[in-house]
Amino acid sequence: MVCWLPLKSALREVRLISQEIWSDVLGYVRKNITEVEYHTWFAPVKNLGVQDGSLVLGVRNSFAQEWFRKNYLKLLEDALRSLGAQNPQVSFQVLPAAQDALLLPSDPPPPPSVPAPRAPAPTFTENRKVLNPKYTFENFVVGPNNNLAHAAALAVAESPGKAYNPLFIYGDVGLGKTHLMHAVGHYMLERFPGKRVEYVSTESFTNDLINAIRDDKMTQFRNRYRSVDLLLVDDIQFLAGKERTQEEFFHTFNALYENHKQIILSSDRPPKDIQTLEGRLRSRFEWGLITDIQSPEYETRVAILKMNAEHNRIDIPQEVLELIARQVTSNIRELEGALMRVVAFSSLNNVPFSRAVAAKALSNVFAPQEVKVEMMDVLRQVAAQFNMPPDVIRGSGRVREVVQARQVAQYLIRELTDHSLPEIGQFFGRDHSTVMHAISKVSEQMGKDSELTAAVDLLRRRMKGQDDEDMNA
Ligand SMILES: Nc1ncnc2c1ncn2[C@@H]1O[C@H](COP(=O)(O)OP(=O)(O)OP(=O)(O)O)[C@@H](O)[C@H]1O
Repeated sequence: MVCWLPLKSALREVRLISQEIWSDVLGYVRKNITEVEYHTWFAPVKNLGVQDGSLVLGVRNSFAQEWFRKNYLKLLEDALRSLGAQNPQVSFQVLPAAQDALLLPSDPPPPPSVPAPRAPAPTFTENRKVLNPKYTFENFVVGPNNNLAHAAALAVAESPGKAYNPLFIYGDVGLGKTHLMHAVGHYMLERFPGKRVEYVSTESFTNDLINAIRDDKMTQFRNRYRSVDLLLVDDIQFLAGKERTQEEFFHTFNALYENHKQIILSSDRPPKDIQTLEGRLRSRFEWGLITDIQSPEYETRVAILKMNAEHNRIDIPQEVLELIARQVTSNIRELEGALMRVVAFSSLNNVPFSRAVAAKALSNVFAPQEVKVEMMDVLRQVAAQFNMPPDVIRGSGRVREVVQARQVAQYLIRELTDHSLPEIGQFFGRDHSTVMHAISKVSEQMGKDSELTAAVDLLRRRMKGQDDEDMNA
């Protein structure tokens, strides 16, 4: 995954937009222009992040800058709108020459009517996938849904070829099977850098085999797969119905197994449910340990979100993570996508994180949820609006601006939550008569001070998630 790196700066916040969001923007653009246009103009563009609610794109020169402004601004805004930005803004910056050079595509795009020359078919070495650096044991949150699979993976990592061979991990999509397999690979390579680890999807294994047969390179193919210390094969259910691949995999399996080399397989179902799998392979898959991963329960989902946010240095309140975890229940990949969506939404609309903002960001994708406003939500929003830390508002400071922010917070909490005056007082370390005074003070000032009235209205709408027009105020 991803890079949202909020760079510290009190007022002018810069966030690098995640690669996934940028890919979504490009996907939208690509559907709406010709391939030639896309390669000419968009392939070299660099996503520089979000600044003050505006997506900043790096372009090659001032001509390109002008061209983008004239021809593609609206398209980019539409793309951002389709991702949830309420009032999308895009700006263009000319990149310094060195950066520009890195971005230029090496070849001009072919004209549309002339088919591009056929690239040579990839060999099996090119097909090989490397381990994802994020997929380590440290980055894996253990919960009741995956603790057996995790323990088995750890045991295998510590005693490869001895503990359980093969280790067969199954479960629905996006639940961490690949992550665990890679974690074993990382662990092994850290301890024994000389060992050979091969991660391959069943599809790549099949393609490698086809290419090897076609190019008469079966010896290399066999050497490659039979000389590894750890073989990780993803989505083994795709062996179903592929007789030649099953045959070859059977021999690969035997060669490794006999040499006490570790094999880990992942699948969306247990071996017994993989149709048209040869009996001899099925029984081999059952020789070791079969373990499953289930959907994570609420606490594990929150923990995964928290870890993700920390990993990407996103400072996001716990209650927002909790709201996301309640919305997305079954798939961790979707859970991570939802977090990125919320980050994108708040960044593009230049509004601080809150549960209302998160609910809005997710409302297009997931069933909308009633958001109950909490005291902490109000405090945070008021703090952002008045540009001071929440603790200062709750503290004992008597500076005029601080007192006003404190009174506004108490006023809005009283209006938007069910908390009693004593409860609100307690939250601020004061008694209920102070809260009563704050409420009447704000009501009175609102009649006279239009700026304050506008600020309170804006905050109220944000809290209720009715802030469409004001998100960018
Ligand atoms: N327990 C976990 N802790 C932290 N992150 C996790 C956990 N489980 C899964 N993830 C993350 O969820 C995403 C999806 O995981 P992964 O690709 O391993 O799923 P999968 O089960 O292999 O899915 P598929 O069947 O689609 O290949 C990854 O980004 C992974 O890091």
